[in-house]
Amino acid sequence: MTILDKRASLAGPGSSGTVTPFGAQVMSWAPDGEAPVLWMSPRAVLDGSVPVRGGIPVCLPWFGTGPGGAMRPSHGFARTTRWRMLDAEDAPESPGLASRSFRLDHAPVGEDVSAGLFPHRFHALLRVSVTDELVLSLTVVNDDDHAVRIEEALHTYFAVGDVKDVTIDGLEGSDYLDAVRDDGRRRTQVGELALVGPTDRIYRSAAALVLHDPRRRRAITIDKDSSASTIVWNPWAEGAAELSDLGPHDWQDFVCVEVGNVRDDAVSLSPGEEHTLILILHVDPMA
Ligand SMILES: O=P(O)(O)OC[C@H]1O[C@H](O)[C@H](O)[C@@H](O)[C@@H]1O
Repeated sequence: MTILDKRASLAGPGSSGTVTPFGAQVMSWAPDGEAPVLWMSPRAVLDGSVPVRGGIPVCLPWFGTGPGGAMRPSHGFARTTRWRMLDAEDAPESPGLASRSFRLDHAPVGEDVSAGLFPHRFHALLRVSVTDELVLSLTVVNDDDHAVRIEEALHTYFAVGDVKDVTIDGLEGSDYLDAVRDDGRRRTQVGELALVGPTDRIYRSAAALVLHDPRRRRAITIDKDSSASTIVWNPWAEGAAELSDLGPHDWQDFVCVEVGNVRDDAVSLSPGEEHTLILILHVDPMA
């Protein structure tokens, strides 16, 4: 059995997709008549043993190796944990389910922080809904008796005609950390972003973005709320060679544009406090 056997279909007025409780991960989505908007690696491992390379992984409660650089697994345990699918909220007469919600409960186990455990009690809710847009809403609630700092990201893999041809608008003037140069320096984005080599940047930006894909003749609007970080990633040929779930040419077919709150913009939650991050995707033909 693979995690695909458990996936749920979503059908809204104008678009459809699928989502699996494993990581509460959106696996596919496209407006009616459109080519897939989300990329899924042909070599993605779907047996639940490792994260799925594609769709929209949920990074939580840390990003990468976390603020101190020592946390494992990469991007937190939420994307390799099975979330509980909540009962459907749609009206019984609706033709198909247009939304699904998932819940993750976390209580600390043991005291061994060095082993990558997260010694804080919280729960998270992810609601995925489709109209002619795809809307993800990730709520994290601090159930502990002390303040908790959480990193989070919705790590969307966008299917593109050729990553070398796309441009990303909306980051102009924003500061970023460049993990490829790895020198801790803050740089400032000048003009739109075009990818010309391995790219791994954390931007401090709350702005909406537009991903222009001239080969597919479409523009994807990436709108967000309560997100102070945008991450852009593509490993290029050299980085892809180190990833067993990417074929040698697959890197050209996607770009990750991730919305969230990471590093200096991690979310601090007081006891009982909650925070909701929102992502909205919309596709238009390119003018
Ligand atoms: O291979 P993964 O753990 O899924 O991470 C894939 C990528 O995710 C993000 O974009 C990070 O900024 C990158 O540093 C990382 O390489």
